[in-house]
Amino acid sequence: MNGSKSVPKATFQRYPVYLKALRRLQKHGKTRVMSKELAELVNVEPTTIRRDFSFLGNLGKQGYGYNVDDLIEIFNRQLGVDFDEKIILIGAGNLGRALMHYNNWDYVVGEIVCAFDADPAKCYEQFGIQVYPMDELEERIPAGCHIAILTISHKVQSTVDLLLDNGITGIVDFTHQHFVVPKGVVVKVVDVVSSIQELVFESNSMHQKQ
Ligand SMILES: NC(=O)c1ccc[n+]([C@@H]2O[C@H](COP(=O)([O-])OP(=O)(O)OC[C@H]3O[C@@H](n4cnc5c(N)ncnc54)[C@H](O)[C@@H]3O)[C@@H](O)[C@H]2O)c1
Repeated sequence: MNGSKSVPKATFQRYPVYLKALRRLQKHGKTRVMSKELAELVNVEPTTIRRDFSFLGNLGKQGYGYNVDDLIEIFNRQLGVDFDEKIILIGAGNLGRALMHYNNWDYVVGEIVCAFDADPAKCYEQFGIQVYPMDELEERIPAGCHIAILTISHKVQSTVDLLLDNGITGIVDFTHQHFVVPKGVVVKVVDVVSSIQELVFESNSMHQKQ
């Protein structure tokens, strides 16, 4: 098995796509899959699939297809990518509720396992996800949880500090507010407003050139 470092970026980016399809097959009771069948599901050429899978080591005899369970395990374990992330959500307001309602990433990255909110009125089961009071975070945070989605509107820095104290090392930030994190903590900002600004700017400059 080659280390995941030697896997080309384009190949690595296709792995979640394969995994999603494989999990769907597994759910439907399928145990083996040919690259041609998988190709139709993921819209990638069978030769590309075979090459992508070659980085995972010896996966069996050609012509017999791939063992679905084995492949899923390899993706999950050996690549060091955990597609079963337990994610928590902080802030069960408008945006938080939309994300909980969507919570349909189970085949790709993981899922929101629970949420927290400072407002007791928001603390009940929403879309099948339990929302706990913020002051229960320490006791309720699931074991092995490293990722938090931040959809709160107040006290962002102190909330981030609390999350870091409880094992969070990755934050998906929707807040628009500045906060600092120590080295080693990864923050991904999602900002629809700046995306629209960039879009307007780029399309304006494109039209000016024409
Ligand atoms: N990134 C984007 O594109 C984008 C788009 C819309 C809104 N936002 C931002 O997302 C955040 C949420 O927006 P919304 O419309 O859902 O607001 P909202 O007021 O509907 O929801 C915020 C929720 O967070 C809770 N909350 C606030 N501070 C908290 C804290 N410190 N700890 C725990 N819970 C806390 C509130 O009780 C509420 O339930 C805001 O900061 C907003 O500016 C970002």
